[in-house]
Amino acid sequence: MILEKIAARTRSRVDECKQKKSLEEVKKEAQAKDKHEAFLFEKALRGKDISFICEVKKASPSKGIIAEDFPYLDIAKDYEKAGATAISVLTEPEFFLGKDQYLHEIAATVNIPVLRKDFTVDEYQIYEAATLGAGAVLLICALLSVEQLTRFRQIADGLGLSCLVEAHDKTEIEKALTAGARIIGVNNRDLRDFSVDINNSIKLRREVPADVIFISESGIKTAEDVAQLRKNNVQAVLIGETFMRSADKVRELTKLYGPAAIPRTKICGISRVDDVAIINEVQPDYIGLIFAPSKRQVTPSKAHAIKEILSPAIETVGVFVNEVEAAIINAAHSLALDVIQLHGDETEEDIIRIKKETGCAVWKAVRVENSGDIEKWQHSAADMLLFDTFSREAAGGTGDSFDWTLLKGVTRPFLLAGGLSSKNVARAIRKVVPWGVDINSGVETSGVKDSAKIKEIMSIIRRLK
Ligand SMILES: O=C(O)c1ccccc1NCC(=O)[C@H](O)[C@H](O)COP(=O)(O)O
Repeated sequence: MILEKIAARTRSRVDECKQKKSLEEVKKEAQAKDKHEAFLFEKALRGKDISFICEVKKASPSKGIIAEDFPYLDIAKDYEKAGATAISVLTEPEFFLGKDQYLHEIAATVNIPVLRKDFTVDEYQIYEAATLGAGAVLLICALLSVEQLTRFRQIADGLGLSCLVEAHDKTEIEKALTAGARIIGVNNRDLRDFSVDINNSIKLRREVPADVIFISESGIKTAEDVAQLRKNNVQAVLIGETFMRSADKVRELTKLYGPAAIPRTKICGISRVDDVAIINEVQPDYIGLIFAPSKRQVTPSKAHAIKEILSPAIETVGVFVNEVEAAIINAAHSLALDVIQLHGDETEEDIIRIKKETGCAVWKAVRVENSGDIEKWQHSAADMLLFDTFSREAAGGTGDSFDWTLLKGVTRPFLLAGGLSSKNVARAIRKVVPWGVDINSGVETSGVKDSAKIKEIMSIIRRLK
């Protein structure tokens, strides 16, 4: 069978690698490697809804060359922008035309976990995966004994790597569970004849306990396939060919996932008259003018100049931090602000008074450090809450995102802020389902608003439906 052929070639390849770098050396390198947070791969897959693992692969034994032109880094970046939860990278060189270099560069470029998709037959490859920046490795039940699976899983655990343990039938699932697998992937492709049937995942779903992540792999092509897998409590799908053959990964993922609720958009920190042209072109729902001390602060005269040429369809949000009330009222009236965003330590009483005095909608920014911060404002009189990243150094505009799972108990509409960019906005919208998104430093280059980035993020958001 093909699998044994690949495994035999892989054993020789690993032996050759050991001649160049010994097991001891690669082990030391892996153990010395800067540890980012452990087990990010499995943490990322434990979301409410189905997750997508998108695969970067040039060729396969069943399909031959899939991508003549293979800009692997751009493909990976497009997957991230489309909202992939993780990326799978083929590194097997002979049958899949993979390379370690692809994994290394991709892992260094994207901010989502990366799986090393290879035929693990030796612990050497697990250490190697860690040195290349992988967050997970593949262990195939058909190739490994329970003892090997267990030992390889333990080695990976010691390095903070997750193991996707691949099974094709009930016996292999039992083997995976005996080895302590926390993630099981059921391959819908029968490697004896390459036939594909996604019902294999559906049929085997009940064999895997609820606390073990269940991934369906191979042959997933349509929204109906995904809907069926989602209905059967499959937590993630691993998709290669369908994505590799699609020119627009954002649209393809949207087609498979289903449309998202498109949020209102606010581009914050507009501080130059020159930025208004692109804003008028892409038409976000709101712009934010920052009146607080910041590199994006606007003077009253600059604010007037921006307002004068701003498209009337776009509403203006004035952002204030612990500002004296008279100044807020004055700005609200003289600039005809639509919304007052209070981004400091303002109280509930301040919110009620400012609403009354200005006649504007009031948004309260809540800088989230823990779930208590969210709880405290749930019943606020503010017209909208805006959840942003907590920082001791800055009131806002940090460019960092926070743990979105803290928002899962929020029962009222809200805006999501903090480090949103074209890399994470699709994931944020699908995972958090915010009423609005607030985008700021994610569309800047060297501290200045960047027209291309503004255009790109707006285009991604609009392709999610
Ligand atoms: O952006 C600033 O410079 C700023 C300074 C002081 C108070 C608030 C500020 N921004 C308010 C916003 O609404 C930002 O858009 C929000 O903090 C998100 O910013 P970012 O993390 O850069 O996307």
